[in-house]
Amino acid sequence: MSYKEPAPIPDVENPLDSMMSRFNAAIKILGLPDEMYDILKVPARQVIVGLPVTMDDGRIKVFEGYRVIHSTILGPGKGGVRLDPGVTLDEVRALAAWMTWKCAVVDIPYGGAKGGIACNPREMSAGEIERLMRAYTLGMLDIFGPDKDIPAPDMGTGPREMAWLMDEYSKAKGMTTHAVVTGKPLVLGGSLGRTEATGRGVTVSAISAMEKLKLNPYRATAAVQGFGNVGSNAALLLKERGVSIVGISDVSGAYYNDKGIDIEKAIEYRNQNNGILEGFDGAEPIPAEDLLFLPVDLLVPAAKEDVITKHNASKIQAKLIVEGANGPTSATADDIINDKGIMVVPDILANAGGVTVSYFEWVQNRMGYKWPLDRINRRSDRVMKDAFNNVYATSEKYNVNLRLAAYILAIDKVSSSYKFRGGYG
Ligand SMILES: NC(=O)C1=CN([C@@H]2O[C@H](COP(=O)(O)OP(=O)(O)OC[C@H]3O[C@@H](n4cnc5c(N)ncnc54)[C@H](OP(=O)(O)O)[C@@H]3O)[C@@H](O)[C@H]2O)C=CC1
Ligand SMILES: O=C(O)CCC(=O)C(=O)O
Repeated sequence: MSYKEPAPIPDVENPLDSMMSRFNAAIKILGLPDEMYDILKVPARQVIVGLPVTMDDGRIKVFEGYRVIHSTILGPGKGGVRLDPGVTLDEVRALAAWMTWKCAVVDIPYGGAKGGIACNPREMSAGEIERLMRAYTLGMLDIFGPDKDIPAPDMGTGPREMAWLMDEYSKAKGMTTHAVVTGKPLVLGGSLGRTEATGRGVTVSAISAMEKLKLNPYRATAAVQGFGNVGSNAALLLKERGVSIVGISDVSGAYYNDKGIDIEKAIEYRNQNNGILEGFDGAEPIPAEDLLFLPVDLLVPAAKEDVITKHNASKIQAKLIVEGANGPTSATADDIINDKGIMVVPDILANAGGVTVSYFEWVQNRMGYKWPLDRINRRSDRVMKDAFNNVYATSEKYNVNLRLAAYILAIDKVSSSYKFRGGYG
């Protein structure tokens, strides 16, 4: 048996590099053989489709769409579809691998996948987005399927886009197929609780970590970066658990109020203001990046990748970071954060509440049955709490931080499944 040395951490901030360097470190601690490293490193499938879409002015614009299935060893591919100008194949590859590790951490029977289309949904009409989503679905017709690969919402997508995806897939297959996608509107077989699920899981993770740090939520303050699905729901639910949210932000900037922000009011304002916080008068505008450096107990990055880097990590004052976004901390910042003694609940644990309730949605679709909200919340809270405790116990066993512990737990599970299944070509 020979072992891989962890790759040196590159100087550039790139989600794929960040994912790979943590993966390498965990592989080394587990002492896995080279062939396992090689299997888990390379995605099982990577698909790129060209998507010609008629825009409202009659022009045809061609978009590029991606779907990467990192692994199906534990079950069908699972992961969101992102609409964002910054989408690249490398980003989707990293996000797909994170889904594999995430599903393993919360112990649900899925592999990992992710999709994305490089576009700016803010500059597109609803009709243009609909045509794009339908074209993407047709492009991925042979990839998607309730037993093959099940998409869901991510940045820039929500129930509306999932409904179009389900409709296009169902028409093409000649039968209504609810279980091909999760995060759908309720009337189309969506699950109660899915919209808030990721923010709820972030909250369960934050409260669990606060218990370990002996931080009383009723005396704690927090800043939340990103005020979309994950950030706004996390802010709301943390506030319900007693935490004072003093800072929030979105692409329009950051907003601070040391007395605590009225999150319901901020959500209402955003909903009536074209989805953004610009002009919100319940807090003072502050420079966007300063949100990360506020003197708070808890920081929740819930926007995008690589916002905490070696260039700014030393300025963070929070005692606890709970990663709502995927990959918000680049690997180059890990050591700085560790040295500062900040506890980090990593993305593949902290934001797994979304895929957990997606799993419940898929189960309900397959049963042809609906569960009440209290059952969904109770079960997802238990999944998140158990996952936190397992990761925490692994960190103690190996004497590593929670991020590395989550990778160790996940990679151990995926690699032992490979060993049992065997049968390589
Ligand atoms: N939705 C889900 O269930 C899950 C999402 N995630 C991850 O959570 C993160 C957020 O996803 P989600 O909430 O769904 O996406 P949304 O599109 O709903 O929201 C993204 C939010 O981030 C804001 N934002 C974007 N760039 C910046 C920036 N530079 N600074 C501050 N805010 C910014 C956006 O602002 P604006 O609206 O003004 O553009 C918006 O408020 C992503 O990393 C995603 O992968 C993880 C697990 C599940
Ligand atoms: O709900 C899902 O299936 C996946 C959500 C997602 O993309 C994520 O957890 O990053």
